[in-house]
Amino acid sequence: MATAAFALSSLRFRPLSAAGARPKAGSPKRPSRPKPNLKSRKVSGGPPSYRSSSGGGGEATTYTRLPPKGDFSLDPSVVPFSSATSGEIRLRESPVPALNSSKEKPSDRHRSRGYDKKAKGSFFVEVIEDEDELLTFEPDGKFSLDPSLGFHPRGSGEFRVQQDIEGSDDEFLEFESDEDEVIVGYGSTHPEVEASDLDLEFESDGELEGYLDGDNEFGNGEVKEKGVPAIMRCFDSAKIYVKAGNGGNGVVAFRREKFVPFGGPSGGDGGKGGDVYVEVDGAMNSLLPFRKNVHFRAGRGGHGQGRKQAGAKGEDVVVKVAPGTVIREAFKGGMQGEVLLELMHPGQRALLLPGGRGGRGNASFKSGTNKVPKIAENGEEGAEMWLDLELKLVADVGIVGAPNAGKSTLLSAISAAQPTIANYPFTTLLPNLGVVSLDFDATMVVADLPGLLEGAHRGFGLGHEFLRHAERCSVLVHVVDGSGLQPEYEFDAVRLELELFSPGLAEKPYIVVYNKMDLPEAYESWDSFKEHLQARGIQPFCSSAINRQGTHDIVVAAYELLREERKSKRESEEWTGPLNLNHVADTIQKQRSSSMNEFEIFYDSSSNTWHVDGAGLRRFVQMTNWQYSESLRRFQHVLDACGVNKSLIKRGIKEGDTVIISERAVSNAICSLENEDPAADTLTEPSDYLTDSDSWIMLPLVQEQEKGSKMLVITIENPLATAAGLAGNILSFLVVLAPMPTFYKIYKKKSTEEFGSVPYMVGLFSAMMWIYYGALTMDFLLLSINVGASLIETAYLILFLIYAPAKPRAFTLKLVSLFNVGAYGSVVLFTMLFLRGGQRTNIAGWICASFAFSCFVAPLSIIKQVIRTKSVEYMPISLSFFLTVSAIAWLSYGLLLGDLHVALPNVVGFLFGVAQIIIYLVYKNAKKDDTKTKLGNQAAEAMATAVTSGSDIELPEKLSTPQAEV
Ligand SMILES: Nc1nc2c(ncn2[C@@H]2O[C@H](COP(=O)(O)OP(=O)(O)OP(=O)(O)O)[C@@H](O)[C@H]2O)c(=O)[nH]1
Ligand SMILES: [Mg+2]
Repeated sequence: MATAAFALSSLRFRPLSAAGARPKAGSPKRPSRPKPNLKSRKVSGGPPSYRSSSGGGGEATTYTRLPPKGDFSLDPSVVPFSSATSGEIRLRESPVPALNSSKEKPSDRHRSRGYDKKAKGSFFVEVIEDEDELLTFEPDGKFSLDPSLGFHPRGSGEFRVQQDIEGSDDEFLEFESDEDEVIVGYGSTHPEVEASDLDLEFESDGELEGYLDGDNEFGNGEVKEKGVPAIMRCFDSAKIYVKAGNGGNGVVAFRREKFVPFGGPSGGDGGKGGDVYVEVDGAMNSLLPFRKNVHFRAGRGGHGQGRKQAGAKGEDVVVKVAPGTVIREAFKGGMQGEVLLELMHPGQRALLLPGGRGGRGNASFKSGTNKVPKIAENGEEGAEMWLDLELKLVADVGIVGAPNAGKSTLLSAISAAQPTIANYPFTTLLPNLGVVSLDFDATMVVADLPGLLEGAHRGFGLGHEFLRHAERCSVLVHVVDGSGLQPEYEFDAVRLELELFSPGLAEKPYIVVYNKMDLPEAYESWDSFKEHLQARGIQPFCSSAINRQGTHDIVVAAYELLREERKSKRESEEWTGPLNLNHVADTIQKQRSSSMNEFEIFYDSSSNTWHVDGAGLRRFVQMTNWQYSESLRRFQHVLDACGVNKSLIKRGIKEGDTVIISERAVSNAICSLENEDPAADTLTEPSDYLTDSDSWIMLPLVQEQEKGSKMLVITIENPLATAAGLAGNILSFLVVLAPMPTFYKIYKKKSTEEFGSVPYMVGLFSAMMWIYYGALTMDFLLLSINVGASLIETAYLILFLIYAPAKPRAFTLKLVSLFNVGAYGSVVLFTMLFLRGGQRTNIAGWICASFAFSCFVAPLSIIKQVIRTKSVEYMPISLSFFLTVSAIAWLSYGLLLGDLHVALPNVVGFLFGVAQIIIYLVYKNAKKDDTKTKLGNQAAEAMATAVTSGSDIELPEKLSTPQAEV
């Protein structure tokens, strides 16, 4: 060792551009990395000592970034340290004597490792990592050489490491640290790269050529963690995927039992998906287990079953992490995700992702209007996430310092910990923890952190890997190697690194320990060191850790600082409220319960596509099971109810445009706006709705109602119904015109005589009601006849009002305002305000129907009259006939369209009409009753209000058939 060849990294590596200043991001125009001509051979000699003893102090191994021991070995006698020359603060050089010349003959060992004299430089270390990255020294990497270190190249101070390729018979090692990591190295089986394995050739231009990790931090200041073996990266950081379980699907089932043939819907709900928890496991001290186990998926909920059996809840998954783990959302778009959780204490448990809700089975969809629902929901999808885990040690006191300062030795002296101690830098790769007890109740956890190098804040040395651990410590113990060349400078350099990494780190309370006092050189410079620090107000401690001298004072001082720190922390923490560990799950739940009314609409004019997106809608689409035909109707209804249709129409959607509801469900919720519904009623198979790629076509958005499948243009779809409706129109219109002669008479006589106005008032009311219903159902044929009828009835009423005497006129006005204005207005208002969609149509329909019923029942008095008088003299048989025929027309129209509101009252109308005709035929030839019981107006009027589906008419007695006889 003492004769070790020239040390590579005693040359201060830093970008040329930053020469003379602190290393800064340079302008690393890195040439393309040449592929080193490596002939990889596996050595049967077995793996080297590469251990992952987390907590117990890892062992050094061969890897590129870290300068070998020789880095720090310069013989002060040969290379007088002169920081003044360099103007830089440097980390110390170890007292181990080093050779300063490239002329140094390689030792036998060198040769046995393939040192090739002819090829003047041989240095090979490469780490092949997970990402298959080959880390080599870049041939053209230029690095400055600090002249202060005794290198005096002939040229500009640049140098080049020549790589030996062909001539190399080097012993070649390949060993695997883990499953997917291969570390390949040339040289010693000792984990450490011997300085002697390196040789440098200085060329006239003074450039050092070498293969160095091309993307490394020297060049561009960019920090990359790839130069570090995976075990070190995985020790305290991990990336994992978590997914909560999907909810189970609901099911459609009906109860069929021996004595219960139609037992109703009995499909059970799906079970809830499993949750994802994160729990702190006190027994864990690293994140290494996540190396092999990256995916965590909770179980999905069981599907619902018949007999209303709900599915089982999915199995939860618990991700166990070490105390001190910080959980963030994974990097997204180059941005570090926000911190979700900081889990410090063993036993802490957080619900991270809640499982998806189970889909409802058809039993849950049963309602008053739908007693046999054939619809069930899918289970809700569980949330998923990529997470970055980072472990920050939870130690009270962190021991920091340059490599080889004696930090591990100090920890072993003050605690029962047994970290690896050796006389080379970076012995400690993974932090070691030890518990120091001053007293029974006065204990503290002390962490021995890996050595810090200049540039550590940019990732040099072990840099980032461990500086962040120091962040968690309340107090720092800064160990300075007293045997170093310039302990003060070493001290300053480390302080500066801490500060550069994070100002908060430098503000932490710390004590300075001047170590290795047993060595004469340390002893000698103690006084100057002490004075130097005292001048700055720092009181350093001195110790000989190896002899356990002076360590007690250090412990006491550190504990004192810790106590103060804890006290102030407790005070400041009092202000912070209790932590809600489940806030991530809460946020997700909140998103889930977001209303479907909140959505955004984007229009893509190039493809005439409307995108409707909102959290609530997305969830709804995802949970809709398109297999069931009723889902379509429900979907329609929801779009209508939450205002999507309205907004789209308002934004100017056109026929033929495509609407995509919820991006995520593009494949199953594409609707295209069609003005004509291609008979949704006839589409019952899901395949009818779904075209290629499961996309939907034909969702008629303009329709509002459930019975919306009938559109204005229904005629095209159902010719028979249209024919019936047209016949009904004509017949009803004739019937409405029937009172014409009466009014002609009134007009002639300028007197209403004994006629009453009630039939016309009732007729108008009825027509208006049907207009309302026709408008709701977009039934053109209903609208046409009733608009016509109401106009004529109004005309009748106006005539009546003109010629009626004062009393009947006032009575008529009263009636009109009571019924046609008051009652009608309230029906319309009520249904508009309190009812929606299908319900509104339904109620309006039944009001119309029941009104029509009562009108049909009215002519009973005429029948009674005929039977009583055994005379058909006053029976308006032609009117009865027309009424019957038009009832038949409207009955068939209603049946053909499946509109019971229209059909049912006409059944009654038809039956009474037939009854009247039969009675007429029976009594036609009976003897005339001479008593001539005059049919009162009431009877005739009642008769006249018989309402066909669309129109009602009335006819005063004398205008009908018997007229001739009068
Ligand atoms: N003489 C003397 N040697 C010491 C003392 N403390 C540590 N050493 C030696 O210094 C060398 C480095 O000690 P470590 O404890 O491994 O140093 P470290 O700071 O942990 O080094 P890294 O982990 O590599 O950063 C070992 O050979 C120790 O025996 C001391 O008080 N006196
Ligand atoms: Mg150590």
